[in-house]
Amino acid sequence: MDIKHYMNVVGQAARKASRAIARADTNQKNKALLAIADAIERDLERLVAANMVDLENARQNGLEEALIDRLTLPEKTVRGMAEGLRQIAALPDPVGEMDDFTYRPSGIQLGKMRVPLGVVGIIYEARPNVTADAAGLCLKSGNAVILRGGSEAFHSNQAIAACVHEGLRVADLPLHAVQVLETTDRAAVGELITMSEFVDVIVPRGGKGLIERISREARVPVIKHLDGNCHVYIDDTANPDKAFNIALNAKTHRYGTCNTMETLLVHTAFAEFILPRLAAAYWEKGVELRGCERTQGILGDKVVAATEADWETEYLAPVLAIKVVGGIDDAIEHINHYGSHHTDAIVTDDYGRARRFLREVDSASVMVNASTRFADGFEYGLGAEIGISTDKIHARGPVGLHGLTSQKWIVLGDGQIRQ
Ligand SMILES: NC(=O)C1=CN([C@@H]2O[C@H](COP(=O)(O)OP(=O)(O)OC[C@H]3O[C@@H](n4cnc5c(N)ncnc54)[C@H](OP(=O)(O)O)[C@@H]3O)[C@@H](O)[C@H]2O)C=CC1
Ligand SMILES: N[C@@H](CCC(=O)OP(=O)(O)O)C(=O)O
Repeated sequence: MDIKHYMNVVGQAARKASRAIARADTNQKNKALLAIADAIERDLERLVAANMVDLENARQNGLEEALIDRLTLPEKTVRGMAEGLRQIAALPDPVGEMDDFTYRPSGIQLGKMRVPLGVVGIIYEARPNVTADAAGLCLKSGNAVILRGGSEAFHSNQAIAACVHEGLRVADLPLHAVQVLETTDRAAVGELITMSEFVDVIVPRGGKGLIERISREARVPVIKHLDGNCHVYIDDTANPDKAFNIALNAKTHRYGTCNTMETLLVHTAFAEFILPRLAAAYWEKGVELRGCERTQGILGDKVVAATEADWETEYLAPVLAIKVVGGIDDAIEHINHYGSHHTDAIVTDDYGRARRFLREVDSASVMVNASTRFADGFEYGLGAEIGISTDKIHARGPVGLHGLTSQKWIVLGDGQIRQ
């Protein structure tokens, strides 16, 4: 395949489709979303079978457990995809929303109108449900999208793409509004991130290799959705049961996701009390603990000595780094230094410290007395998510319909001229 030519065709088609999808009315978009959801549920067996092919290949290629977990598309997740699409259909359409109206002294009426971004290019991990979620959110927000999922999920993604196209057809919308690339050649990524005439924004979801390439080559604006080195800080005023439940859930609910806690920070005055109970629960679940000297002193030799690299690592696996800190100042400093600006939580009953943590931790989601696992579009009521933005500009944290739009100024006059 001539990748440059192929991507040129894809880009042109996306640009053309973006105009049609931008002016589609809400009923038409919802009709497509509901038809995609129906097609996904009807084709459940076909989707699971396509996913089996990907899983078989992944196992033969020795893919890591966390990646296999993300790649797996069980019946429950397929139904979840359909449910997510129905939820997106039920959400208010942001396109065309007008607000901030005011009259200027000149007599013009000034306001803002919410509009789609245009063509969105998404490069994401081998997680097939993202294909449906991203397609649904882009569709509802009036954007055309070019989807480049992880190569290990190729068959699953193509099977989902067929359902998406069926829905677009039913609603009489252009099929090129959602294009799932039909190649796993990384040269296509190189084209996608440089074709600024066809693509308005790139959303990269991934790790270090992807970041490096994007930073080096992208000529299209980027909203980074990068790694999650997330923390929970247990303060000495924490309610013990809340601290235990949150720290356990944040690590063990799902190991491979970007909102999973990777480092636990514990106030020095609380460490001896809470760590033994927590460690027993982690070990029971097979989590390896790597700790600072103080942690080792409390928990013994079973804890591996943590190195500088551990504070920086996103394990995406049953491994947890633990550090005993002097208090909230040390905790905030550690998080802002080693974290990835994704999601961090404090467990405390001290109102003032909770407020300080919220203001001073520089992350997309900052939580008080809740698990980092909540940083998710569905959990935040967005229906689904494009991903979790670790960027500061335009959209931060789970990105839904509003994150896929911007606002333009609108001016209503009745003949005014500038004096
Ligand atoms: N913030 C967020 O919303 C999310 C963050 N992540 C983060 O992603 C990381 C793990 O995901 P993982 O699957 O390993 O991510 P990768 O970065 O390995 O892969 C993600 C996507 O990028 C592509 N890619 C990677 N490197 C390059 C390159 N040099 N050139 C072109 N394409 C490239 C992959 O393609 P190919 O298939 O060819 O490898 C894949 O489509 C974790 O750090 C996780 O936290 C993941 C999902 C969401
Ligand atoms: N949506 C996720 C979190 C974000 C996400 O997709 O990240 P990842 O699992 O790293 O691909 C969840 O908690 O289910």
